Amino acid sequence: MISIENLSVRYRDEFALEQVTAQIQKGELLAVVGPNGAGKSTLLKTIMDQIKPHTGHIDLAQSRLSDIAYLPQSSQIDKQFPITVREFVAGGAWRRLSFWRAFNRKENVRIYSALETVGLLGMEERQISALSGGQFQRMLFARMLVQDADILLLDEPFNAIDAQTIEDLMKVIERCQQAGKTVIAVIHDLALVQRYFPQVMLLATQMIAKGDAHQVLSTDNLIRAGYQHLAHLPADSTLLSKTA
Ligand SMILES: Nc1ncnc2c1ncn2[C@@H]1O[C@H](COP(=O)(O)OP(=O)(O)OP(=O)(O)O)[C@@H](O)[C@H]1O
Repeated sequence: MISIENLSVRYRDEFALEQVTAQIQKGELLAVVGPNGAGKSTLLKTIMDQIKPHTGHIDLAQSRLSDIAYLPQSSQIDKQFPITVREFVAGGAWRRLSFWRAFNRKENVRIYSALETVGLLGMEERQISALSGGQFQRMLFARMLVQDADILLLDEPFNAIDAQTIEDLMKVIERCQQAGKTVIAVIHDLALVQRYFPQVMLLATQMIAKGDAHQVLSTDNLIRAGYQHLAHLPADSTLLSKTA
């Protein structure tokens, strides 16, 4: 379980998160949603201990930081770096390796199996700069699979990605959850959240709501979170698909 207690995070004098409290159960498939600047990425970075809280804390229970895999926004990765798909995906194994324990057969099997799962088998010797947006995202997922962590943090994994890739990668996420992993994903597209995510955390610097998707994503909650364009709609969450 991840226990977030009264968490506040600030950059200089501006709060990005304010007094957020939430419990995330082991094995949860959770979408983190909220308008621009709501503190979603900050929450993931704080869970990963990249950012220190101003007040409050996050308790990972039995898990350690090494049990967390983080899939950053793809815009944060240098796509021109001269490295092949196989080399990039192999990077997911680094925690298990050392100078003395180099790659063995088992790690190679893991890499090729991950490439197969995301549909990139046959592309392993390609430079990452030659991949399409969808292929690049598949490669990020393959590296995350190789890491084989218990907690997966995904920051906008489906931004500017085609529908087929989203569907394929959602299957990968669902399989991870069925294997007992905890999945926490920042997602902008509320229709996508409604379709795939049973649990939702709605943030607007403060916690607006967390729980079952259909309850959290009520028009009322969304307006409270600052989705102003919903203000003229009746309180009917089926209208959500129009917000994407
Ligand atoms: N490194 C930083 N220095 C200063 N302010 C920051 C920094 N990172 C984020 N912020 C600010 O903190 C607030 C929350 O940012 P964050 O990136 O966590 O929001 P978000 O919900 O992920 O936004 P988006 O949906 O636009 O990606 C924003 O006002 C942002 O401008």
